[in-house]
Amino acid sequence: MIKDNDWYQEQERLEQVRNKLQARMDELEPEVDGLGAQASDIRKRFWEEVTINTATDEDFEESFYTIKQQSAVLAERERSHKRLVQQWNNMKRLLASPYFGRIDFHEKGLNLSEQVYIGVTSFLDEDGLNFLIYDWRTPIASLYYDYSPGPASYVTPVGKIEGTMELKRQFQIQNGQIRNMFDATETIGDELLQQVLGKGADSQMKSIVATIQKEQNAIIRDDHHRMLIVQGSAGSGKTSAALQRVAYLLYKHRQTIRADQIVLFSPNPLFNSYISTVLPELGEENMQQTTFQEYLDYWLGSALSLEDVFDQIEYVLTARGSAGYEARIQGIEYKASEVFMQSLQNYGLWLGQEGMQFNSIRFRDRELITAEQMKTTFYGYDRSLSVVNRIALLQEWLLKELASLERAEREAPWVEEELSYLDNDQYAEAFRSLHKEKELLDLTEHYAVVREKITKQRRGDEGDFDYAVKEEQLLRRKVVKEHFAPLRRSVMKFKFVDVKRIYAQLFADESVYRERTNGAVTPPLWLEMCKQTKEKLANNELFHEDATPYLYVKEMIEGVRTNTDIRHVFVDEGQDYSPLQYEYLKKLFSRARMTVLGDFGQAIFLQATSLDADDSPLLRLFGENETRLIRLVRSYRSTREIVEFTRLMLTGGEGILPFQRGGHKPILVQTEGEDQRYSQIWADIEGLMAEGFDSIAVITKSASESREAYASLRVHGGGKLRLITKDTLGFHKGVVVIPVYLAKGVEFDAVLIHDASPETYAQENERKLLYTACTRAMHRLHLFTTGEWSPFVQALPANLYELRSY
Ligand SMILES: Nc1ncnc2c1ncn2[C@@H]1O[C@H](COP(=O)(O)OP(=O)(O)OP(=O)(O)O)[C@@H](O)[C@H]1O
Repeated sequence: MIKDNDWYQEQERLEQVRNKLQARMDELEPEVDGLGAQASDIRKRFWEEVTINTATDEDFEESFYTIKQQSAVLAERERSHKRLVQQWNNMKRLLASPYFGRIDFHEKGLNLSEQVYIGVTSFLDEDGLNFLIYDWRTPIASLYYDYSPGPASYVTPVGKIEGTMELKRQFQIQNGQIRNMFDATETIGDELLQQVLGKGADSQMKSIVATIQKEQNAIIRDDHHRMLIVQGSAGSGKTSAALQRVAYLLYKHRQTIRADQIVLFSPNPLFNSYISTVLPELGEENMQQTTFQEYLDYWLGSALSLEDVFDQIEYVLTARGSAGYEARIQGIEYKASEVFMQSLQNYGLWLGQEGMQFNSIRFRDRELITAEQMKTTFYGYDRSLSVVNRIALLQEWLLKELASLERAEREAPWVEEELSYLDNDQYAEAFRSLHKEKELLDLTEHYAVVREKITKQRRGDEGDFDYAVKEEQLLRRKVVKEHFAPLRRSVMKFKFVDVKRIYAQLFADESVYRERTNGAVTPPLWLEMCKQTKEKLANNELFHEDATPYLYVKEMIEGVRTNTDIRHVFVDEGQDYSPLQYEYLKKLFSRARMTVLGDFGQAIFLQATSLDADDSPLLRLFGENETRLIRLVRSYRSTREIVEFTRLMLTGGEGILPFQRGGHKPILVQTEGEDQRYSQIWADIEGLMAEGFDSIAVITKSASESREAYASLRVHGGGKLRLITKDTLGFHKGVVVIPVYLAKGVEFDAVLIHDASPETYAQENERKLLYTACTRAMHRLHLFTTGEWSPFVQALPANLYELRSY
């Protein structure tokens, strides 16, 4: 129990700090304005201050230096201005709620204890030495997250500091007033966390700096491993930890890492918008956000039409029973497997010996360089060279060949014809550029130009003995060069490699496939699978499951693209990526560290990778010594009742621990027929809204089920309903209908499962879909059926839910 006197003292200190903040802001304001004005003034008058004089080399040099100097002054002013604005903004953010924690730490060997107040950014007293507020990312602040009162230590760049924590206090401060204050005894944050978690869902994620848990702090501050893997149950704070980790890295390495050197791969564009405010809330710029799909589209999308991951999962979920379904499913699984990845690598070796496919270079309906010539040249190079190196040599050879073919082409009859088609303007242009070219080369020509100017008479080229001949030669050169330019460009872009055929020929009958891949095993429906793949390719289309392997093969031949600027890669929902995709990311971001966060319990795509199984390819990606695995088992999102209900849907889910926040048991609603279902869903939605819940989701298995539910619910009164599709870019509060795979990573106050019957969730891969859908709920969970319950629901003990029938 906190004493009145403590309240009084804390409020008093709070006021002092706020006054100092305000005073500093007032002090800074004119400086901020002044520097801003100066910078914009310099920008406006930039060209007034410099005179460009090119009369002599010296003049030119001088002008050049003036410009350089002037822009250096401008850049410095702009930098100072930016720094000040940031300081000012930081203080403004602190003003309403300067800190959220306090620890009193008695360092061993010293005879006094320090009061450490922790907030979203540091604030120093005027002397510049005394921290009135410590940034939550400072080494000393880690005490707050890692310890309860008692012996404690923290690590600084100069070593470990030991001592005793004498007090740990948490605050809720709003508009400059302490609303709540707790002294923690054991685990930190329970009371504060209770309050935070009890609130409603938001359309945007919030930062969790005030209540980071110890195991999350380990993720945030890990700075030693090349690969950090986090396997955490639904709602255990993986995404939150990832975002605070970004903020931590930006703070700790502020001299060396910029926000745009960090990239986060997220499950879908909706999720991007959901998390986009967390870092700005913490005073940091957002990292880059993308999806793997965007990468694929960027590198392959111009040549082929790619199926996206959502269309793929929609097919998996809705096309069962249709022709070719089983083969396609086997294909999806196989193409995401490590066996296939290995077979691609072996295929690369085979290609080094035989089987390369090239596109001949054609020009005006002629084959200038045939595919056969390329093949012979390619396999004529030293075979100990890698495929990539030999392709580079071939590219060089092709460019040389093109240059000599281009020379020969100048005499071709079509060139002559083309010359006669040149209109006057083109001729005049050619004439001008011809003279320009000559001017540079030819002193006499230079003289002629000057004379032409002085006498104001166009010079007579007639007097020039071979000028007409030269002119024609130059024009021919120009015309042919223009026609050859696209050929050169396409060679530079490796268009001479027929990647499509190279990829397609892998899908031959089993014995051929084995021969080309050093004996890789094939799935039972291999031939059907090959047929499907090749049919797609013939239409210049790619199944989603082929996109990464295709890109992999392409880069195996043309060389790997790398992005060395990126220093940290974050992969959220990491269970949904295949080993090949990880291999690809590792190569692409060759200098980056990786943080992968995911939950195998939510692996709803077929190309899933376990994050923490002993044989997980992820654990091997960077090797044991460079890898750390952290498991999170406590679920913070949902009430205890919801976690107890959902965890038993998973095999082995008993290990998931609920945070002690009580609520209602999930409700199972069984209705007579469809009409009854929709009126009941709508009645429940209205009831929930009346209780004050304003973020409610009706979750379906697929997009087609979403469309159906949306249409029916609108008939039953749901005018304010929104249908979320893969093209929806942002979230708003309200009632939405959404397929589960788009609800990944996000949360709602209340979730209504549209159809929890065995028709929808019965297969093993549907177990995780139902689990993922139900775990989106923070406070309330209702499930509906018009008949039986899904076996995953039936298997749950009856005391975990409430049953209603209509
Ligand atoms: N330490 C914490 N303090 C306050 N809230 C927390 C904390 N950890 C997690 N939460 C809250 O729990 C919810 C779930 O967190 P988050 O989305 O990060 O979990 P997740 O593991 O990524 O979930 P999922 O895998 O289900 O998408 C969020 O509302 C988040 O704010």
